[in-house]
Amino acid sequence: MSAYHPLTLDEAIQIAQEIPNLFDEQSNLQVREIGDGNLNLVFHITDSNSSKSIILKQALPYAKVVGESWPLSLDRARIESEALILAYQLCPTLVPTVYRYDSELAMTIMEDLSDHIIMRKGLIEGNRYPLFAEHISDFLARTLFFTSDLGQNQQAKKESVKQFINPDLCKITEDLIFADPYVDAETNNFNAAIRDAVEALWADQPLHLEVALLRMKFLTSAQALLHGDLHTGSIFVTEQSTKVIDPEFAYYGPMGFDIGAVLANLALNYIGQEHWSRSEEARASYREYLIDTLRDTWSQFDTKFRALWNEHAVDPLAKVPGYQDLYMQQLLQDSIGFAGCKIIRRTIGLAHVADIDTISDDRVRERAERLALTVGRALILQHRQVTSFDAFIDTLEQATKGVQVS
Ligand SMILES: Nc1ncnc2c1ncn2[C@@H]1O[C@H](COP(=O)(O)OP(=O)(O)O)[C@@H](O)[C@H]1O
Ligand SMILES: CSC[C@H]1O[C@H](OP(=O)(O)O)[C@H](O)[C@@H]1O
Repeated sequence: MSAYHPLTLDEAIQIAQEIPNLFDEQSNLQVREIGDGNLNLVFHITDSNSSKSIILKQALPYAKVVGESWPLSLDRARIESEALILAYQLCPTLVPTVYRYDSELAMTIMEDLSDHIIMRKGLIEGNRYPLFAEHISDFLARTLFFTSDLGQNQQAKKESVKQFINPDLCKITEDLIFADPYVDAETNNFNAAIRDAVEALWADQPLHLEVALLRMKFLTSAQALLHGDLHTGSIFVTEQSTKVIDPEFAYYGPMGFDIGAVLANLALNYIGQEHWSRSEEARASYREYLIDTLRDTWSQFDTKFRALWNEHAVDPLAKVPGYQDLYMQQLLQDSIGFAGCKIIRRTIGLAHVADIDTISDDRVRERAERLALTVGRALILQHRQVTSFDAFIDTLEQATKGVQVS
């Protein structure tokens, strides 16, 4: 097919048909555009004569959620496909298989995961995923360890840093997470009923100092190859399986940014449970499940990352006594700080989360939004003093009970 242009439905079918050894000659292909994210086109192509199906994801040269006034590099499609392929080498069961990448059309063809559900939707429906903490801690520990200077040759790593330079997508994060929510920016988008709380954040100098330090880390720390946008809308789940998708924000950054994204999005669902249509008992039980998942995610990550370090570290100073403990403590503090930033951006910034936005009762939604700001602020303010993951859980639980947390 010719030079880059957004594909039509018919063209998507034609491309699928031409992939060798996938659909046979008798196939009867059907296509739907199912993209519900902020940036790309996603075509779901199925053969009604067999059970075969694929996903074709194509980058647009601008941010879909805003329009052509926000141009974006098509190179992000290469970054996404290469990050998926690398993650597949490290954790083959935890990402979709990539069948093909086409640089001209900025398009990746991959395994269809429609037998899974996007985790954010699953959590909003009140489902439980008993293996999620085990799976996501595997994903985090293996991708972060083996792409860091601890787990790969330091000169090879520098080549890899070059491969994943991702300025446009990093700028989205730098602006939407680490700058705009703290000033009266045009991109902000918040409920008018919480303006007083938002204005208090705009004036909160001690908070701005902590955000500046976290932003500096995001800008300068090439610690490991990150997914870069690891929220529950980028994770497919079933009770038995977890698959991470959509690493187009991948770049070499601070590990805590990915861990913090997972923690923040579980916490946002916890906060969204302010609205609950079933019994109080059922709500308490679901929140307990989320707390267990949060605890297990951190503690299993900590255990697995240390085990990889003990067995596979290539850094000549990795075995220096005390280094690992200090490294893990710094990682915990970063994860908690970044989680706080992510909770605030999903409340004040351009892109929200359905866990809170879909609460239909205005007063309950306002309460949840205020709670999110309280939790996010408290996590950011305390992150450099944290010595145990209990601080994260205590902040979330106490703030929900209405106890002062900062
Ligand atoms: N491999 C896949 N299998 C099935 N559905 C997918 C797959 N990848 C994406 N999707 C669907 O497309 C939606 C948007 O995909 P995503 O990669 O998050 O796009 P964006 O980068 O625009 O956010 C997902 O929420 C999901 O519904
Ligand atoms: C202008 S992009 C806003 C927001 O959207 C991205 O998420 P997704 O690709 O999953 O839709 C990312 O979180 C960006 O910060």
